[in-house]
Amino acid sequence: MAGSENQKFCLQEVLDSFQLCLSPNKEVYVERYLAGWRGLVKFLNSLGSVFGFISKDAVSKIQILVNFLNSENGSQYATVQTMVKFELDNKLVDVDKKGICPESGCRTLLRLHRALRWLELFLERLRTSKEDDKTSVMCREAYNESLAQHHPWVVRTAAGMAFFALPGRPAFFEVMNVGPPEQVVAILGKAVPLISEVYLITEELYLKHNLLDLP
Ligand SMILES: CCCCCCCCCCCCC/C=C/[C@@H](O)[C@H](COP(=O)(O)O)NC(=O)CCCCCCCCCCCCCCC
Repeated sequence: MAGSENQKFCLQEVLDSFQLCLSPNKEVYVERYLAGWRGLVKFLNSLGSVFGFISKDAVSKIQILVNFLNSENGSQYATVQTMVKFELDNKLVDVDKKGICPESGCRTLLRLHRALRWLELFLERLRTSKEDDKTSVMCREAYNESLAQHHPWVVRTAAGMAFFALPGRPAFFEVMNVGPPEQVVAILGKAVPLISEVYLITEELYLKHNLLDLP
């Protein structure tokens, strides 16, 4: 996996990772979840340095979770479900306000989880878009409906400016690297429900444990 951020992006690979990240009893494997995110970071990197501040943040969050996976408690981080149980049981989560555990697995994964909702909304717009629809508009709408609510003004402004640099729909489809537009749309038709399922399972788990507002 080392250095994979520099290889060519392929949407199918991301789809495969998110597909493999659900266990038969619908637990979410952290390693596969992160593999999906690595693939997305690869995509973002191929769009240019304007998006560097976004991919940098995603990479640092992926790295925090990789470090947990590689730690002596690594097996407790195998799935999102075991991670939540382990961190809560051992009081490793800042439940009220930032303090002792500012970089817990739970709060770190929550940031990626919120971004996954943005991705779901964005990809659904992309899937149903017409040839001359603007990716920047689709991206902004998806962002405003999801992640923006969790970001301060300065981050929202920087993100809003970056969206203007997004390539148009044809070039965007090209970078996805899965063939002609009909094929992209077909793959998106498989990817969106999958991403949505992973999102919902995590959302319900976090809701059940009152973790959705972790600082
Ligand atoms: C393709 C266009 C990409 C646009 C990406 C839209 C999301 C915009 C996110 C802007 C984040 C700005 C960076 C900073 C974020 C942090 O402040 C903030 C809070 O963290 P903290 O509580 O530790 O402080 N971090 C976050 O919310 C996590 C953001 C993670 C964003 C990952 C985005 C990856 C995008 C991948 C694009 C893939 C496109 C897919 C096409 C097939």
